[in-house]
Amino acid sequence: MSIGCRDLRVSAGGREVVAVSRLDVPAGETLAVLGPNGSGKSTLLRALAHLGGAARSGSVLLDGRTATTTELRRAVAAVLQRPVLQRATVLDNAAAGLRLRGVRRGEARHRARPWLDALGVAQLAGRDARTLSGGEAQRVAIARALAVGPRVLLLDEPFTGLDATTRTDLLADLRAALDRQRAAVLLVTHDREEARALADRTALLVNGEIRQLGPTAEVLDAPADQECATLLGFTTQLPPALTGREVLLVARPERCRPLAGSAPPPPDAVVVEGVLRRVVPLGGAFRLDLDTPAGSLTAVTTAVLTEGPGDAVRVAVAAADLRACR
Ligand SMILES: Nc1ncnc2c1ncn2[C@@H]1O[C@H](COP(=O)(O)OP(=O)(O)OP(=O)(O)O)[C@@H](O)[C@H]1O
Repeated sequence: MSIGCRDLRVSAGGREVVAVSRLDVPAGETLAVLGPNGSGKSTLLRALAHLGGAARSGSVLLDGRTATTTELRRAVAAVLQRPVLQRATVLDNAAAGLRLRGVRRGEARHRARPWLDALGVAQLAGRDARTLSGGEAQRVAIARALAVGPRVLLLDEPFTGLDATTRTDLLADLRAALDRQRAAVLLVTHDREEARALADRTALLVNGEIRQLGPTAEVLDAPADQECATLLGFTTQLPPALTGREVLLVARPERCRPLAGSAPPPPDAVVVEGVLRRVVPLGGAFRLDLDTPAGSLTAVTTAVLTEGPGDAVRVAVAAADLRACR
């Protein structure tokens, strides 16, 4: 089953925080919604599930038809930030979604158990759920959502607060679990690597609007505008005044090379001159902050510079590492 929306607008605190004219996630696809803090990701996800009390207009679609709240309750399972587990065993919590849908207790437990296994927490089945660590609770909440065999799965930052190893393991477990279902999945995240690992397509949400949408690898590598560039880590930004080009050029700071002395730049590189403001050691690399006539510029290099703060520095960025933005 697909989920989508048309002209979905949500207001909170007296202003519009989400305005999405059109979004469609087909069955079997995972769409990541990537955006900075406060861009409206959680609000969009809740609005798609008709959750929460915010003022909402427009329509949510299931299989292309406007869906009622009752239809959404039946089709959609959501894992929200900081999931709440009941005062019960882990197995009963994993079975809770099925119980809500009218499945008998024994049957619900029977169907939930393989999902605890798939999420790597089967050994905790008999534990009181309130004694779990954050990462364990997160896994149980995901198992609870997957156990109902949802046709639409909404995940709101399911990896927040997990240590790096747990996060990597859970990403792999979730990827494998999603591959077993044909659900339409919407994953809210502010982490590019999560999007890369899980999502077929990625939407960039800035100020409540979808600025860019496409296959994940393409979107992550080709920001459409300056805010998308910042969100995607293209934080070295060269305005036309600095390069003489007609458009804003952006690059990842680690792709910018300081040029030693009078060394010639690579043939197709764009070269920018500036005054070194500071050098920050970053464990094996250095972050260089430069002042240029068109504002500040950041580069990251592993080279040890002979120049210091106040010195003139030239930075070269190869054409292949530059992206043109609106
Ligand atoms: N009940 C509310 N009252 C007032 N403002 C609200 C309310 N709910 C959300 N907002 C505002 O709406 C905007 C979007 O919030 P939302 O939680 O959707 O952002 P987000 O992209 O999920 O952020 P984060 O990455 O920090 O979780 C924020 O500016 C937030 O302060």
